[in-house]
Amino acid sequence: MTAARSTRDSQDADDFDVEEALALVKGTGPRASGEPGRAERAGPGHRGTDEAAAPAPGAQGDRGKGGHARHRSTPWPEARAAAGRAARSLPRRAPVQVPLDASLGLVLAAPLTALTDLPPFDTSAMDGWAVAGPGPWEVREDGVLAGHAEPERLGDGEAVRIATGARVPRDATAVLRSEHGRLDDKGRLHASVARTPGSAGPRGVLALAHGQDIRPRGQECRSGDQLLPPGALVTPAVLGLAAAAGYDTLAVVPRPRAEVLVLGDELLTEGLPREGLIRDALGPMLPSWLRALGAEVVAVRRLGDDAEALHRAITGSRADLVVTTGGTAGGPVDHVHPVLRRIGAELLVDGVEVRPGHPMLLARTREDQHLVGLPGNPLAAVSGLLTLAEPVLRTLAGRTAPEPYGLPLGEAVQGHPHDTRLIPVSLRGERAVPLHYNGPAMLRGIAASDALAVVPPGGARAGQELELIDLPWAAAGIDACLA
Ligand SMILES: Nc1nc2c(c(=O)[nH]1)N[C@H]1C(S)=C(S)[C@@H](COP(=O)(O)OP(=O)(O)OC[C@H]3O[C@@H](n4cnc5c(N)ncnc54)[C@H](O)[C@@H]3O)O[C@H]1N2
Ligand code: MOO
Repeated sequence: MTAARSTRDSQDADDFDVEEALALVKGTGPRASGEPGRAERAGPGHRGTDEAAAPAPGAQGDRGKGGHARHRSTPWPEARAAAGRAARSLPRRAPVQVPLDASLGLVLAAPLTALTDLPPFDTSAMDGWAVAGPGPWEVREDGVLAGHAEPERLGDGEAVRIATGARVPRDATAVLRSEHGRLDDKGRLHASVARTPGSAGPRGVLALAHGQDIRPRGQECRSGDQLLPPGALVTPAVLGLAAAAGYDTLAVVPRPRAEVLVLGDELLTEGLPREGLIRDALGPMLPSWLRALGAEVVAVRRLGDDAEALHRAITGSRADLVVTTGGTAGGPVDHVHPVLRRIGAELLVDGVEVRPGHPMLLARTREDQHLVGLPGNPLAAVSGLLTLAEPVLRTLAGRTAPEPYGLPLGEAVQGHPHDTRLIPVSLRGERAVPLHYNGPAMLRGIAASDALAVVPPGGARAGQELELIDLPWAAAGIDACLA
């Protein structure tokens, strides 16, 4: 093993705390060994929730000695489901009418119903001549271009020059493509075709079918037809269809509003780390990622470690989803739990059985507002973003969950004894290749990755198929974050 390799391994091993490392050696998790779990270390007093709020299993709290509510972490798949459920139970925001160019990425709140027939009139599919009856035809002097008003009707045996997309004159029976027409010395038009395609040799007579190369009015839809159901995602193709069908604005589900509160006195917004201070990695990362998840980011505030400022920011926020970073564990300046208790918030998920990111939480702060508490370690924050914030935002935005998919692992991955692991992977061919530098405080792995692989408790073998969570830019390019 090279020195470089052993450094890397020790950095990856940063993902495991002492207790987990012991559990790996002994083959027992904290629960099996009866050791206190993280819940107890994180401090007492996690607020229980009532039945109607449908908290995730585990968030409810176990009554310990002395009646203190102690929470259990929620298994990872259930935490995701609970986050989606929490958002579904909210009153729906009223649909908004948005100009076409502002509705990309939103979801239709009403069916897209054709406001016109498409095509709206009989249209020439080719450049050539509109003809009436069998040939040869007398060619009229005038011609018909796209965008012109209704042309004069054709008499039997007449032809007129026509462009692709132009209205076909009444009583025309077909369109003859320009490459299939030949004018004789009297100026009459004949339908003919080269015997050998592409050759200038002898030509044969072409039989022109009735209606050939005419797109009849209403071929694609009739006015009033449903083109797309409510809930359809507005893609570039949908924008094109909506415009063709006569729309200037669309009724869409409004973008959920998110506000980011960055906590921590140790954070610098510029320059090099110094004197125990480090750069804030989450302030620059989260807004664009939240936008890629469908949110409108209304504010990013840096609050330091100030419980009063956090209280004011949460209670004063108009956002549908408040996202805090840091301050979720039980340290002396970890203010998220105490402030949530103070405002009477309902903890729906309080800790998740996932590494990194296990101190993440989801709370209902008001009837119409949720809060996702992301752990401060940057990769742990990504884990919380994709586990809790993504389902909340997706559901508020009216989007459906992406179809789960997986790929075989390129190499074996060590598992956590009882928690799910999310690890950055690069997709190469048909394999998900685990990346190093995947410790909770590291972004080096995920910055080079295409997806996160979901590693079940106990780990995964090389070749084993694992569920993947795509990163928005891997599927759609960096523009997915610029919307
Ligand atoms: N006694 C225990 N301590 C900790 C536990 C535990 O269970 N018991 N869990 C550890 C785990 S795991 C995580 S994750 C963190 C979560 O801590 P917090 O959410 O309270 O976050 P902080 O303490 O504020 O910060 C943790 C770490 O991350 C750095 N950080 C914070 N914000 C940012 C930012 N915006 N950009 C870059 N880095 C940031 C911060 O400086 C710390 O190094 O708790 C463990 N402790
Ligand atoms: O294990 Mo923590 O959640 O650093 O990520």
